[in-house]
Amino acid sequence: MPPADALHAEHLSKAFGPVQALRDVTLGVARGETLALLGPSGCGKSTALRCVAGLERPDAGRVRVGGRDVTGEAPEARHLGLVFQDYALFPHLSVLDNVAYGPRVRGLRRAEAEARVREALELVNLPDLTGRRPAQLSGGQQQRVALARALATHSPLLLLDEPLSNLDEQLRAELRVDLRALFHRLDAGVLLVTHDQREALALADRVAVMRAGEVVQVGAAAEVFARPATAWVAAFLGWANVLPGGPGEALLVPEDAAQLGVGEAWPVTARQGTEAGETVTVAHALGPLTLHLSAREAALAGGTLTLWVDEGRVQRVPDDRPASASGGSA
Ligand SMILES: Nc1ncnc2c1ncn2[C@@H]1O[C@H](COP(=O)(O)OP(=O)(O)OP(=O)(O)O)[C@@H](O)[C@H]1O
Repeated sequence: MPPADALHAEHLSKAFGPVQALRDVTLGVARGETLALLGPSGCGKSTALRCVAGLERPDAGRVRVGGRDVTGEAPEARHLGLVFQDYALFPHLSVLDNVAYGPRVRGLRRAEAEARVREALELVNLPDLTGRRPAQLSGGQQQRVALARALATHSPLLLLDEPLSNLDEQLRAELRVDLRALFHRLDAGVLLVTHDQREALALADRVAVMRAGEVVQVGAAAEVFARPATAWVAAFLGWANVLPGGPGEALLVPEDAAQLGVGEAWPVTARQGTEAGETVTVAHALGPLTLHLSAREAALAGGTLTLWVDEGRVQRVPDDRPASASGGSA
């Protein structure tokens, strides 16, 4: 694990009445690193972020930012850069004054604050709109202003809660690329909350997968996606082939472990057209295999499909899914 000098949150727990929103959550973010908290709705991502921000008081645990223990401090005293879903820009202030807000509150003189504003707006590629009000900006531009405002704080830690969720798909795709490049230029650590697997993979160096208030897997983003620790994590990350193994176990079959046109002919049990070709299900000895085929590959599938699975690449993991999702094998 890299040195956690932007954020070190230890053993955070938080209950809302009977709901245990966080259970013993420990997270570290190094400077210059982006960590995505990824999980389904209600798993506790926002509560974890809000505990770090000071907007929620944890029942147990400690939060250190830039090496400083801020557990007992009010949100403003933590000096964090925050970006929420709705951007929360001040509608009556210009872009310049919105972005200058943090530095001004911290007592910087106007000239110094404005220098930070220019630097932050350049980082988000919006140097020329300082005189506008938020209502005179597009959604994507407002999002960039919200980011600039967070960057202008020069905080060691930026917190982003679903920052792209209010934007349309094309803009999301564009901003993902920009944000990734921006995060790489920063000296700060970034903690990002998302329920979108693609966004986590595109933006984060490391990913922490949460389920029902707990972190169930944490690691380098590509590694977590390639080697999910359990059947539930694999299914959540979008693995198409999480097959029943022995009792309490599941088999994870990477799609590219199946080689078409060699090996045995297996019965095709279902097929459905997609934009790129077809999704085909095959009754393989390992279990029902789902494969996403190009139009050319799909032409090979008739009543049967000939394929060989490299079993050396099949992963055996604990099956921690609810019984209904695992065909009763959990
Ligand atoms: N202020 C609150 N009062 C009562 N329950 C709450 C409160 N905030 C969160 N919860 C509950 O705590 C659990 C975790 O919620 P949280 O918002 O952290 O999840 P999340 O993973 O961020 O979800 P989403 O992706 O839908 O935003 C949920 O069951 C939620 O209903």
